Amino acid sequence: MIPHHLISGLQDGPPVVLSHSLATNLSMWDAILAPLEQQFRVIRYDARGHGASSATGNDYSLQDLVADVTDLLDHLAIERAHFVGLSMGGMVGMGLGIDHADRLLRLVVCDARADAPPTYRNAWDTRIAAVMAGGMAAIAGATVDRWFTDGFKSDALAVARMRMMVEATPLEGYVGCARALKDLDYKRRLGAISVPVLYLVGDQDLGAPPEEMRAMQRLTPGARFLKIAGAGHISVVEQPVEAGTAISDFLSDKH
Ligand SMILES: O=C(O)CC1=CCC(=O)O1
Repeated sequence: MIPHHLISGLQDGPPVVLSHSLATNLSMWDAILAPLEQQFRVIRYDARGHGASSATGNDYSLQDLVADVTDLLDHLAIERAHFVGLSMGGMVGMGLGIDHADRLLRLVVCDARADAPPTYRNAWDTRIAAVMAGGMAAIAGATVDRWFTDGFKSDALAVARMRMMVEATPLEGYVGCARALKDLDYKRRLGAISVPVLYLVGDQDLGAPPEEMRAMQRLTPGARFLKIAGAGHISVVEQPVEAGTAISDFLSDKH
């Protein structure tokens, strides 16, 4: 499936694909677009069943989500691209790094874990049941509460914007992707990633705790690790300057 996508930035620059989290859409990247657009050809896409991308049923696998990216690269005739993914997008990035390294230049994994322990799988079952019964509104408040720090949550407008994004997510897309995440099992295969990787995480991330991502870095050959101060799970929204600079510096191999 070719996902809905937008292209901006330098027409002839190195391509970078941006992949958002569960229950958001490609506008999640808005705050860090400007620095990336100065150096790269930026390709943002909506994940399957999110934003303007079609939902084909409500039961996807991580391989489906990874294949959507290779289909997009094929469609755009791009052999290799940088890839930046956050949470679910970061999981897709690890899948690409493990199984399709020949399509990647550099990989940034933001705020994502690499495995699904039983508590995590149970949480997805609970959320899937809640949205099936009450729609996205049933989980929107708790989701935004879990994602952000108290500092961010004192900005009512910013919180309302994120909540609207969660509520606007098509039910099928949320359920389909949540089912895919239940099978997340990349941790034991991180050693196979052969492209340069940066793991970036908000220091107050509850969904992908910094110590978990530090462990992922140790398992990935040559990978780097960076903690963003004053950020929770959606670090690029909470601290766009720090996160955006770290990402563009890493992709342009500045350090
Ligand atoms: O919703 C959460 O708290 C954590 C999460 C897992 C995948 C994703 O994109 O967000």
